[in-house]
Amino acid sequence: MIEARELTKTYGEKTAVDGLTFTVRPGAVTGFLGPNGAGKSTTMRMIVGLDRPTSGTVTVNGRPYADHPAPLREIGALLEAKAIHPGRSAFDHLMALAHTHGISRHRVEEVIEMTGLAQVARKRAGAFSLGMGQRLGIAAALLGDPETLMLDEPVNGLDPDGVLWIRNLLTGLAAEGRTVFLSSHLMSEMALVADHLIVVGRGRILADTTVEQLVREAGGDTVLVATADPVRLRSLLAGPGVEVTGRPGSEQLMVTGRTAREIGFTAAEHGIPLFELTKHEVSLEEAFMNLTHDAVEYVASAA
Ligand SMILES: Nc1ncnc2c1ncn2[C@@H]1O[C@H](COP(=O)(O)OP(=O)(O)OP(=O)(O)O)[C@@H](O)[C@H]1O
Repeated sequence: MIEARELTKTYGEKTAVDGLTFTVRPGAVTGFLGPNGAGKSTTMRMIVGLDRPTSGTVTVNGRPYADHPAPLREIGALLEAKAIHPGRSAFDHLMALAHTHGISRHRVEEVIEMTGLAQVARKRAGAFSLGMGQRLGIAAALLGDPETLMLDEPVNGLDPDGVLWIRNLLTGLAAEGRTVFLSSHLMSEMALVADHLIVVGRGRILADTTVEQLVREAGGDTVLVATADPVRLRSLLAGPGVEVTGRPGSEQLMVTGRTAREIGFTAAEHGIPLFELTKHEVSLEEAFMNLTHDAVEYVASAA
């Protein structure tokens, strides 16, 4: 569990993180989304004590990171690509980390197996591909068998196999009851793995919600109807929670609060011909762009 309360970080004039309050709960994958420069990495660094908050607090499993006697057993983090001695093997790197935390060789072998590194564990880490390097970073994060796992942009630069592997690993860890928190600026990737989303822009929370809710709020449950009798269909569909819009004289109606199926049945029951009945899909990327539009730091201007 990660709990941030009014978490704030300023660098001189720049407010990178601006009063964030959120809770990342166990048993789920929580996505941390936002455009470039939104403050995701800064927030993650404060969670693991690499940066000190200007004000506010953040705790991991109930205590500030630095107050845990064995932090690696509480939270495993993959932040920017780890500095690994290029001449050292993956096995030696993990063993060195394990030694400093009283973790057994058996656990090192276990995480090597879990992350699919068994074939290359004795090779020089300097010769690792980006994907192998990511796997090694994740192996290090898992070493202490932590209850909470935090990954900054874990799928960056990975091939489809690697992306699928991370997705399955993370959903599996959440299903075991662990807290999984991961950042990305890719909404579509996040939608496949995250149960819950925290969206930030310019250091502030823009949404703390589920994927379904985000899409619904962006207009994802609208149905477009074209009919020979819009006036009658409109009055038949009316009811609590239903909104029907359409220009006067137009055959087209936009309906929220009724499914395409319900609209089709209602029209058929009353003998009203329909020319079109389409669920209006709002892509997650679109929902994300709508939400973060005003919070994008650097907007490309037309040349
Ligand atoms: N050490 C620093 N000194 C000054 N400004 C910083 C520092 N670290 C971050 N910032 C600024 O704080 C803001 C938030 O940066 P941060 O890296 O946390 O964003 P992010 O959401 O992780 O972005 P990205 O998706 O690009 O990684 C940015 O405007 C950045 O330039």
